[in-house]
Amino acid sequence: MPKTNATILIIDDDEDILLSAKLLLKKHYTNIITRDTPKELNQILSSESVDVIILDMNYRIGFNDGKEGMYWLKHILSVKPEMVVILMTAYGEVELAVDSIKLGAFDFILKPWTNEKFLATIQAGLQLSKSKHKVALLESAKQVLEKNIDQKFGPIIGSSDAMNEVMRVVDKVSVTEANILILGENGTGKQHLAREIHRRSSLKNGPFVHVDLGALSESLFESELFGHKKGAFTDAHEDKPGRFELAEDGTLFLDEIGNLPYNLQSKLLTVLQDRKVSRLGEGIERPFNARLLFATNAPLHEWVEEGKFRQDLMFRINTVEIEIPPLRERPGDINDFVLHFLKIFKEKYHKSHLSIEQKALELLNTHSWPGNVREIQHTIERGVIMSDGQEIRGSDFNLITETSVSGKDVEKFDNLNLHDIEKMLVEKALSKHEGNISKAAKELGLTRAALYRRLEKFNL
Ligand SMILES: Nc1ncnc2c1ncn2[C@@H]1O[C@H](COP(=O)(O)OP(=O)(O)OP(=O)(O)O)[C@@H](O)[C@H]1O
Repeated sequence: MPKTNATILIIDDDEDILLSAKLLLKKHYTNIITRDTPKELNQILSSESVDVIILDMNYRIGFNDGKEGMYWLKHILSVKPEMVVILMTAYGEVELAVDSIKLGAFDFILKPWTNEKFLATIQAGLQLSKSKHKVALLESAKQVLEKNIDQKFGPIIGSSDAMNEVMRVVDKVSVTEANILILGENGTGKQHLAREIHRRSSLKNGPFVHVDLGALSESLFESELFGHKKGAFTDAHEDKPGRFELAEDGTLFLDEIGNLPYNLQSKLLTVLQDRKVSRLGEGIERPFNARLLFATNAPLHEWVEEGKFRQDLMFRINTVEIEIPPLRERPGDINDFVLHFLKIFKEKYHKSHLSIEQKALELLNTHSWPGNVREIQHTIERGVIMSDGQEIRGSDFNLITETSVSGKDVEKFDNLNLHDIEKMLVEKALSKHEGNISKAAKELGLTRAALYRRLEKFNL
């Protein structure tokens, strides 16, 4: 049988015990270290990657009160709290051994031992050690990933009166536990603001879990939000926690809440009231502790009046409501965004020398930005990529402007409303890209999911 890759440290003042333990263990594990005193522990722990420590309780001749073992156990766990320590005790010291488990030892082995029991205890300890190691790795990988995502959503840009008012409310509510509903058109920065609220909250060190309800098919809503038990439905091959559980001690951001089907709205209401979730196919109710933020670009208040969205759920989710105005209503922010994204993309594409031609800057400042901040972001990225001189010109941005649409279309602007203009732009982008959804969505400054929703809305 191949040996298991593991380092086991045995400390006992009895040479015979050290020898027989080593002879037994070296048949099964790759690295066995023995010492007759715990005094070198610090040095070993800083130079070796030890998986399990087997520690005797007594070292001084004539002493068998186990105090030394307890002292060293506490010491090891203070230096390495995740260390798996197994204590060796003689008959009559069982009470002491039980106390050591209360202090954090993994288990104890009675001397003299039977080989089978000895190996089984070490194997179990090793398994725990490996799981702890894996959890620690996953935890640090998670922190790196979260930091990366967070960097993508940097500071909040915008100093217009409208944005200052939004931030005044954010200042007040971030530290509370209140449910917040963020309203605003596509690309106005709802998710960006939700992340900022999380960053300013007392749960900032916990996870930020984003669920885009607009991108979930109806059959997946429940299992994504609440989790499922293995076998709950055909594709449920294993137990899976839902997003509510994953957001424990953090923030759960339910984006596009308007897309939640009516029958699930009452289920969500119950979950929010009871602060407990049950996985699909499982009877157990699990309490959760997460701050809830919601967002939508839908006219949710109208939907409540029309009976499409439950009023009682609305009351639950909008303890505080924040509306981010579209960019055309805060033109003072356009320049800030242009400079912000220009800096980011100049760095990304290694074009530090680039600036924007005055005429092009005017064009950006007069554009109506139907795709809001996301549209500016994509437009500046495109401009930086396309420019090949020192200055980005207007044509590098390839903006869909009122002058770039046909004369017939322009006439329509006089008497058509926003709904129709939006529909026309979606049609135009689709025909320009011959029905390619990804390209059309990018051009419009929308996500694919947001474009699909519009296709449905406009019956295209
Ligand atoms: N105030 C802001 N400061 C800096 N960047 C912003 C701001 N608002 C939005 N952005 C950026 O614009 C892009 C779109 O923002 P976000 O995804 O938050 O919009 P959204 O309203 O949630 O969009 P959708 O409704 O399509 O889901 C993101 O890259 C975001 O970082």
